[in-house]
Parts: sequence; structure tokens; C-alpha cells
Amino acid sequence: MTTRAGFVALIGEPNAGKSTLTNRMVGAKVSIVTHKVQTTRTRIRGVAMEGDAQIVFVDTPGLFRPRRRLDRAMVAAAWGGAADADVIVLLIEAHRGVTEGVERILEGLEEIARGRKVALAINKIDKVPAERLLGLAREMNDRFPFVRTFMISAEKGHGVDDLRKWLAEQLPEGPWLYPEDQIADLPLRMIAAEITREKLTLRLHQELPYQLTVETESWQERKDGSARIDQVIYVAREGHKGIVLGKRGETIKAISQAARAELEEFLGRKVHLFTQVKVRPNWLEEAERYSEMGLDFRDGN
Ligand SMILES: Nc1nc2c(ncn2[C@@H]2O[C@H](COP(=O)(O)OP(=O)(O)OP(=O)(O)O)[C@@H](O)[C@H]2O)c(=O)[nH]1
Repeated sequence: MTTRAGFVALIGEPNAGKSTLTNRMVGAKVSIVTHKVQTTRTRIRGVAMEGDAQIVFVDTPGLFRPRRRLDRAMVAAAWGGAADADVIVLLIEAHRGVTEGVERILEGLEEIARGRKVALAINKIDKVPAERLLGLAREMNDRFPFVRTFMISAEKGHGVDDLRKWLAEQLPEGPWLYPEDQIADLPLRMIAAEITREKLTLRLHQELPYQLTVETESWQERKDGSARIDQVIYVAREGHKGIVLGKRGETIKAISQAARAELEEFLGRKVHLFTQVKVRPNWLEEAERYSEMGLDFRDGN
């Protein structure tokens, strides 16, 4: 069997329907729909299977005009793991048309695309009469050479199968990136990492070490219905470790407690959360790799 696998970056303004579309494509409610703006740093929205292809949907938060250096780093991280996203899908809202936000995305699109395929998906077509759609499609295609234009309704499901099928065809041949049995909880792992990251930010404010990442290393379901979650907080320097740990480990303890409470609320069950702090100095080298891809974030501009 020839398998295919690759990354699809979904871009678009907040509320364009990225989460709804991901849920449709993945076929399960895995992508978190959070309405806290700017908290969505989830790198992987979900993984869909289409025939022999595995499609990994990645998020590119703050891809355009990231505000701070840290965000830039997150942008870089959004592309990590893959040498590159294979396909980009720009999602716009049919009833809103070419908004200022869409304009801004179009301005940056060429640079971001760097020769990669970019498709346009006009979403929420259930909200406008069909004749308006053609005009919008034409206008957008005059502005950018989209390889394909899809008219969809993520909510109602119109056009979603066609889009997924097309995406699968665009992906390179290669082994799947994730074992099929892990796909379902992959976004959950990311969300769990985001929650811990958020608690770190809340607790440490300005002190939050630059280049800090949180990873969920394992997630085990227990017989009693609870979950055991193991996370590692990676920092770049030994000194940063001390900041995260705090005096006699007080800081990390408070952070873990807060993260566990939120996880329990989110999952609706008991959670045992174990966090470790480790130094991973080669993070900067990885940053070099990103910069080769044109995603340099160190200059902070
Ligand atoms: N009518 C209609 N509403 C839709 C459609 N797709 C999404 N929505 C709604 O649009 C709103 C935003 O959808 P989300 O999927 O949360 O948007 P998003 O792009 O993921 O938002 P962020 O994660 O904040 O960037 C939700 O209320 C959805 O129910 C659609 O095809 N038709």
C-alpha cells in the first residue's frame, strides 16, 4: 500500500470556521473551540484520514504580524516537525467577503506560500445567495493565484468531502506521521500542554523564560476513569529551570495544581498531572532551521 502523509495549514481570520472545518474533516470533535482570542497556540488541530492518506491540520496562530518575539517563536514552532506545510488553505467567510483582515492575509500570502500550493475555501456558503459567491471567488482569484477554489459550509458539511479528498491527493507519498491509534488524543495532548503553558505565563509574567516549550509526553487512561498525564517543560538554560521550579519547587507546584484543575474541568474527570522541567539548549539550533524556511523570529521585527 502506498501511503501519503503531510501537513495542511489552515489560515484565516478568527471565526472563519477553522475549528468547525477541522472537526468536520477529522470526523470527531477533537479540535478545541476556544473563544479566548490569542490563546490558541495549539499547533495541531487534528489529523484526518482519507483513504491511504493522513492529513495533519496545523494551526498557524499569529502567522501574520506576530506581536511579540515569543509569538514569532510559536509561529516557527507551528511549522516544526514538518520541513514545511505541504498545502495552505485560506478560509474566508462568504457573507463577509474581502474584509480588512483578509486583505492583510492576501498581502502576506505570497511570502508565506513560497511556491507552495494555496487553495481558497469560501466558507459559510449557507449564509449567502449563490450568485454572490461567484463574484467573491473571482475577486479573490484576481488577487492571488489559488490553485483551487472550494465553496463550503463547514457547519452543514457541504463541499467538505471534496476538499478533504483534494487535500489528500496533494500530499507526498510517505509513511504516516502518527500511529492511527494515537490520532484521537493528539490534539488533547496539545491542549493539555497549552493549559500548562498558560498557567506558567499567568504565574511568571515577565519572568517567563524565553524559549520555553511544554510537551505532553504521555497520556494514560486509567481503569478508574481518571487520566495520568506526564508533561515536560523545556527551558533553554539551567538558570531558567530555577525560575520555573521556584523556591523549594513552590512555583512549579502551584502551576501544576492550577493546570490540573483546569484540565479536570475541561475533561470532566479526575486528572493526575506530573510535570518535569528539563533543559534543552539545542532549541536555538532548531531555530536556525526555521530561519532557513524564512521564519526568522530572533530579530523581533
Ligand atoms: N452558518 C455557518 N456558520 C459557521 C460555518 N462554519 C463555522 N460557522 C460558525 O462560525 C463560528 C466560528 O467558527 P470556528 O470554527 O470557531 O472559527 P475559527 O476560525 O476556528 O475561530 P478561531 O479558532 O477563533 O480562529 C462558530 O459559531 C461556527 O458555528 C458555516 O459553514 N456556516
